[in-house]
Amino acid sequence: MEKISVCLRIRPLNQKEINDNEIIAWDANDQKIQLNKICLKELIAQKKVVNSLIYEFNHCYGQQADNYFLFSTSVKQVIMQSLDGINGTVIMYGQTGSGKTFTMLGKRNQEMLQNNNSNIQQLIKDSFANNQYNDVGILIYSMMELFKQINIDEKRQFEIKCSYYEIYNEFIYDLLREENELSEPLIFGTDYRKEFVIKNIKEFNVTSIEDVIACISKGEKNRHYAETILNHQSSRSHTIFKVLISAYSNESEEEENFTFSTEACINFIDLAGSEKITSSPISDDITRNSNRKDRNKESSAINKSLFFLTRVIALKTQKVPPQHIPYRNSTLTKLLKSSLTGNFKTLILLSINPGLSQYDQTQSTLRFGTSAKLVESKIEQNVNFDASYSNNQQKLNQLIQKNKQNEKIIQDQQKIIDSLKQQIQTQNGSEILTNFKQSEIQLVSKPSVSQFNETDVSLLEKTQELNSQLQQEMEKNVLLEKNCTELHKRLQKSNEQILTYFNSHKEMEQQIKELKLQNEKFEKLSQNALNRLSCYEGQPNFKKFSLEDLQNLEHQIQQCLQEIKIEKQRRNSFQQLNIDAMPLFTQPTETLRSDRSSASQDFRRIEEEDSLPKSYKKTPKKDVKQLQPKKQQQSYFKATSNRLSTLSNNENKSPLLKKPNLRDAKNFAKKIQDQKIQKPTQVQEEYRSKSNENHSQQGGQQPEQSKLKNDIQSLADRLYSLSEKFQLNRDSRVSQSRKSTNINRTDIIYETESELLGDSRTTIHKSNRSAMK
Ligand SMILES: Nc1ncnc2c1ncn2[C@@H]1O[C@H](COP(=O)(O)OP(=O)(O)OP(=O)(O)O)[C@@H](O)[C@H]1O
Repeated sequence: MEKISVCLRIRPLNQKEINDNEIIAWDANDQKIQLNKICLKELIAQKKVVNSLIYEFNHCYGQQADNYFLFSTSVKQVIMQSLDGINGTVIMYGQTGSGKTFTMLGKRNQEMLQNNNSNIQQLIKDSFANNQYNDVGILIYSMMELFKQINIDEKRQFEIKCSYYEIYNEFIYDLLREENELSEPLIFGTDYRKEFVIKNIKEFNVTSIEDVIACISKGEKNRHYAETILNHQSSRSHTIFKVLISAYSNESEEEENFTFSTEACINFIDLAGSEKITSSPISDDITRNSNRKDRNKESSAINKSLFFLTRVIALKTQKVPPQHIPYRNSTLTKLLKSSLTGNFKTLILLSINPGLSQYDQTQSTLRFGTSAKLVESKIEQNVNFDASYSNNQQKLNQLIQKNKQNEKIIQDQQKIIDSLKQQIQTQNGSEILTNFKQSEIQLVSKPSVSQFNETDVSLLEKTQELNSQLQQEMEKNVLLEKNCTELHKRLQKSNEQILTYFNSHKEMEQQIKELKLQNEKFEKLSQNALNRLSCYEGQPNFKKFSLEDLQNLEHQIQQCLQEIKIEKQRRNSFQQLNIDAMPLFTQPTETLRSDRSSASQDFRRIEEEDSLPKSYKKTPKKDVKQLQPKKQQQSYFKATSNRLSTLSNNENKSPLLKKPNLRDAKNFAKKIQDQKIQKPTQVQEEYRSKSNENHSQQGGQQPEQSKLKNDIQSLADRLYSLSEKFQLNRDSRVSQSRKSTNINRTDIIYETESELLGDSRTTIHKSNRSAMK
């Protein structure tokens, strides 16, 4: 959407006004117009204004500005766009005598129009040469510029038509008609866009500025004539000079380009004076010389049209829907509808009388302009689709026809190629070459053109022409075949690529499948773990592992492992001792005898050092039965059981089930050892005395030696079985205690420990046993 441009022009005071001591009230500068200080004071005193009045427009032209400057800075852009199919309207608005016609047609318009086209160009040239840029008006400058542009545009052809008409007392009169038709007003119709159009209006083709001047001249003459016959005052009508510009793209330039045509119209509208007729001094003059009744009628018609124009503009600025805007209420608004509703680049030029006495009229013009500058219009290019469509259709048909012909030629050539291929298959290449050469020789040796009659000549020429065409087509075919093979290769390549992609896609699918399965497995595992965790969470003694707990556990396990290591070393060393001690029992009696005391001392020392395994007891079988009754052994087991049960009972207090550790076992063993220490000494002494007795009685060395050996052996066996029983008993107690408690994390730890310790323990037992044996 684009806003309407509103510019203002303030004319200088004329001689009459100067003589009447008229005061200049307004200062115009760039985009502003305001009351000057002297007049402001005056008007404040008259209570017409309170504050300084400033109005802003697109451009404000002062008294020094001339028509050409006004044209080049504001009007030109509206006109130039019409060449590209954009409509334009230039409206002169202002009170009578403010300079509307002066701006539109120029100072010398009368002179120019009466000149009968004889020397228009010269007149314009002179004006330029003498810097008299007011001599010609903006309408003339616009048309001159249009022709200038058209003449330099080589790509398009233009058609320009002009029409000139006026609205007087709400009737439209065609000013380009013959004098006898002038009294017949024109009527409105609507076009396909439902826009108002004037029916049967005369349009004249113009190709130069002279033609334009001729049109305006004719129109002005008719106006004066009508003034007489219709008794109407020319300045009391609105005049519209309409220019229709059609542009067609130059077809001969590029055959491939479709034709493109645009249509645009420019309306140059010079409105009747906007003042109230009774208040105007000029109108007083008019009324004095004319029929008052007619003048009142004129006045009311002007007032009506200008009132509705102002109303339409006001409603448009208030964004009232188009259907509620009263365009139909006056002829002027009907005509200006398209200029105001859209698709028209509209420029309103306000012409202002500078005199203070005309303050009210000027103020009214300025208000109109302020309101009008808010109106927006949608500007679009008018493309003549019909013309371009028909042209395009025609071209399309031609192309289709051409294409059909080409297809036929290709088919014919294809047939020739097929036949040639067949020939190649039936004959060999050299024969064809020979045939071809022969036909060539025949062609060369054919009678000259002069020997033929005219028909023959033309036939020969035609044949040659066809041959060359055929050659060209064959070349084209070869090229096409080449292209086809290339395309085929590319197709194959892309097929291969697709296959590779397909395979990799399959592989990826397989991988995804496997990953999915793995994922499912992990999900199941994690679900199980979660279920187990929830089970444990339900337990009353469940305690979540903290880092500290885990560190403690690790520490304890490490300790246990260390103890196992020590135990293992101890047992190994003890085993070594046993091995070392074995020869003592196998040596001859003399050595035994001599070494007995030292051996028993060694044995005792070992016992004292607590290096003797629990399973080992060096007591003669016979004497153990007498001196160490079963009862005594049972008491040891009982003590062990008690100890274990105490440990089991302590489980709830301790974070870990206290399995008898090495220290406990050590203490416990020491306790047993303490009790045992006296017994073997006693047994040994008794045994010694007894053996001495036997020895003295039997007097032989051999039976005493074997007896001793047997006794030691049986004693060792017995001791080992006892220690095994002790071990079994302890394990059963432990398992019982374990069963009696809930499975909790202590069990898990205990299991780990027992696994570690149990294995090594079994190994130690086994090695001990084998060593003993
Ligand atoms: N810019 C100007 N410089 C000098 N003289 C001017 C200028 N504008 C207008 N005039 C003079 O003022 C007088 C009135 O001008 P013009 O006829 O153009 O007024 P108008 O607004 O067209 O009046 P009407 O509505 O009656 O047609 C003319 O004599 C004209 O020469």
